[in-house]
Amino acid sequence: MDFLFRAYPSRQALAEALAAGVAAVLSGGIATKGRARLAVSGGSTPKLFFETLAKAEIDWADVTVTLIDERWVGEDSSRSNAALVKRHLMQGPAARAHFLPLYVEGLSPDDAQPRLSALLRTFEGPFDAAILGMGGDGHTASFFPGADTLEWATNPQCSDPVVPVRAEGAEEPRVTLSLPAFIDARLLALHIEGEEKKAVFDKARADGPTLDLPIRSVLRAKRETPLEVFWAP
Ligand SMILES: O=C1O[C@H](COP(=O)(O)O)[C@@H](O)[C@H](O)[C@H]1O
Repeated sequence: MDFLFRAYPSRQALAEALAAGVAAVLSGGIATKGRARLAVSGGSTPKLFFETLAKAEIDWADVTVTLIDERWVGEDSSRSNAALVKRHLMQGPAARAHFLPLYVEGLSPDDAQPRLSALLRTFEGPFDAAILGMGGDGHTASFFPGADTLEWATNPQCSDPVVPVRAEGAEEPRVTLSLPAFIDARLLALHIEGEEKKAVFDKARADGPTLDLPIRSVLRAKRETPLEVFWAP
């Protein structure tokens, strides 16, 4: 896949550019279809981007937000990606957006997977925007190196939008959107910060087994428009 590498002088500048791009795509989706859908990552990187996007003056009531992946913990946990989104994105104007969580209290990821996949299948068409992150081990979404379901989740033909995941590198069981569930997003962005992640990204661009650095499954997938990589030191 082609990609565009957008480098910014600061994390603030990156957050503003990424938020402006996502807001424009969501507005376009609302204007043409009457609604827009956004999938976001969790972890430590997106807070500033979320806080910037939350201020965008768009028709948030017509937007549904969901997660690229979720750690199997309740929202009272500091590890919950849903809690992060609610605290940093669904505030101010963006509080009117709908949120589709990927965690089901009382069920295991394996037991919740058919229900979550069925919910995601009710989404017609691709996401308007999907924002990926990446860990220092080359994981994106919850495509961890060595994960028990890595081949399932990264298979371009995978028909399950949601896949359960267990991996040594992940602190807890998880669920993740599969590669085909987000790869056709109108705007597909990878948001990474710091020299260490840039070095991992550069390594992932080189030859090597896809599953050793699972971000390669995204870089090697077919798309009509390039992946947009947003990076700041
Ligand atoms: O565990 C996760 O990690 C990745 C990267 O997170 P970061 O803390 O290095 O920014 C994230 O994209 C993913 O959504 C999250 O569940």
